Amino acid sequence: MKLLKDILYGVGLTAVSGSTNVKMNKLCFDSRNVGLDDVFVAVRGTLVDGHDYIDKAIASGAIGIICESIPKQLVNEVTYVEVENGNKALAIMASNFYGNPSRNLKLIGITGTNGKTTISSLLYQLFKKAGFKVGLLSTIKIMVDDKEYATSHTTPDALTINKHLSLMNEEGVEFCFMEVSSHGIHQKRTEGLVFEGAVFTNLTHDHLDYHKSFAEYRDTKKSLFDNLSKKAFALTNVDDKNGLVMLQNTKAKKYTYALKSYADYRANILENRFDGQLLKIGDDELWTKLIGHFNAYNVLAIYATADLLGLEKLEILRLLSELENVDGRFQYYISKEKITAIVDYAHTPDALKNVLETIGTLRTGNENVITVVGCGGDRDKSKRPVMGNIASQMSDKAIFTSDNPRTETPSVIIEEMEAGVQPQNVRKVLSIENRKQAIKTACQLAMAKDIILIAGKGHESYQETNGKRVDFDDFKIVKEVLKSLDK
Ligand SMILES: CC(=O)N[C@H]1[C@@H](OP(=O)(O)OP(=O)(O)OC[C@H]2O[C@@H](n3ccc(=O)[nH]c3=O)[C@H](O)[C@@H]2O)O[C@H](CO)[C@@H](O)[C@@H]1O[C@H](C)C(=O)N[C@@H](C)C(=O)N[C@H](CCC(=O)O)C(=O)O
Ligand SMILES: Nc1ncnc2c1ncn2[C@@H]1O[C@H](COP(=O)(O)OP(=O)(O)OP(=O)(O)O)[C@@H](O)[C@H]1O
Ligand SMILES: N[C@H](CCC[C@H](N)C(=O)O)C(=O)O
Ligand SMILES: [Mg+2]
Repeated sequence: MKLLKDILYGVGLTAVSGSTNVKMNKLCFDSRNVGLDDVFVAVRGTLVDGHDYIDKAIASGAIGIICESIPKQLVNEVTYVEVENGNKALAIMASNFYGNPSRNLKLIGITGTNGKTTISSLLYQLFKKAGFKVGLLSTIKIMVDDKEYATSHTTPDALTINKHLSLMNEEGVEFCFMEVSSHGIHQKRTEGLVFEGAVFTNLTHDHLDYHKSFAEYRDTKKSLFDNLSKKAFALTNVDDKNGLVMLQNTKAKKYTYALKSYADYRANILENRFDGQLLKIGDDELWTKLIGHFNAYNVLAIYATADLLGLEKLEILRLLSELENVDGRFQYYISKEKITAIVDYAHTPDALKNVLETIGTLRTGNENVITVVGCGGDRDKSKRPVMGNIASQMSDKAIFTSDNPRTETPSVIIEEMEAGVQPQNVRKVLSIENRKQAIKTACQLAMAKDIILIAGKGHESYQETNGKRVDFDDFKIVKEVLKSLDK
């Protein structure tokens, strides 16, 4: 059993009522999970205020309450600790509770609008192939070396992060690659973690429902770099116009990568094909199975990170050439009738544009491109017309459909996408609310050599409507439909 005072180290208390020298069981931030002798941290959320659940937590057995203002009515035998910020206190206490596990391995944070899952998952694979014990915290899954755990967030809450980092310590993991989302930073889920390095991919339109402005979104990402120690490295993409901004106030050692600008790590694309691309990195050539201009950036970021972590350059190149693409990222199937279906997690305007541009460069003749795409409910609405415009402008046919409507009305989301379509492209657009039906229609419309892009859901195995998730897998569905259409 731990004492409450043991996990308060570094928290910065503004007031205390009662003794902190009390035995505690576990740490909680949700009153619904509180049991006997637990410590409850009240967090001001986006929907409700955790302070309103203090009484409930005590009724369920809480021995300690961490809050931003101590309630007027106190309960005997309960210790109240006042802190400036509940989220920040939660993260530091979570780290203390699990023995500050990030200090016992090399933790690398990857941030940016797009490319985090690709880079972190491939670094995990590369370091595994190099013979290390490795950890991964990603949108798709959490890996504690070979053990897989499900995840609900790109960057989970502080308790989940530290719990898994501590499992990594037990397993002897040396390197952990983790995605750091802007929500994660803003809600201080990563506070108190010690990073060996941080990588910036790019910054484009997303989450402008949550962050007040693009500048706030940018500065949230930047704070990951601002908080690095001088022993850490900060690696940034200087072809992105916000790349150098990330380095402005960091104490860490600064490194850059780019395809177009002067940088510490540079690459050129020599050849681009459907089954991969040939890159020149420094003086060496590398054949990678990952295709598309954007993946050249991802591969270069992986190369630079592995180099900064001390792997030998030629070994990095050899291992990089063996890596397979990540699930749901440009994952393709070619039917007997020679129709190509590509499933890609492009759920932002920039990602959609990049994937369609890549498909454009791979076209050999006058084959048609049919895009099936939707936009998530309860997420940034301003992306919708922009994505509608990109899909209709850059495809021969675009089918607008649903992508996790959540609590919104699917037809309204689709109408918002339609609003972005330019008059000359209106005839190219079809709207079919049911995603399975939309995929079927795309397959029926496709002729030999045509390319179907199904964007937005990538690896996701569900469709979420009103809090309910039903099984749904773009890749499985399109493969089944195309097989059923084979003559
Ligand atoms: C908008 C958002 O990010 N919300 C996250 C946030 O919840 P919240 O602030 O809405 O919480 P709330 O419901 O207002 O509750 C406030 C507090 O009261 C507590 N409470 C609430 C009810 C109760 O009965 N008792 C109680 O104690 C809650 O546990 C919480 O501590 O804190 C929760 C706990 O950490 C998260 O699970 C939740 O993620 C929601 C489910 C979510 O969908 N988040 C997405 C947008 C997200 O974080 N995405 C990013 C990736 C984005 C990207 O880069 O692409 C991610 O890292 O996954
Ligand atoms: N470096 C990149 N630049 C621009 N677009 C990219 C890049 N890498 C991947 N993409 C596109 O973005 C999509 C999502 O990629 P990935 O899952 O790696 O991003 P992410 O940053 O993890 O996203 P999320 O915020 O959902 O966690 C891909 O399917 C691809 O279309
Ligand atoms: N991490 C992103 C994923 C979006 C994926 C898309 N399929 C959706 O549901 O909107 C988010 O939470 O905004
Ligand atoms: Mg991700």
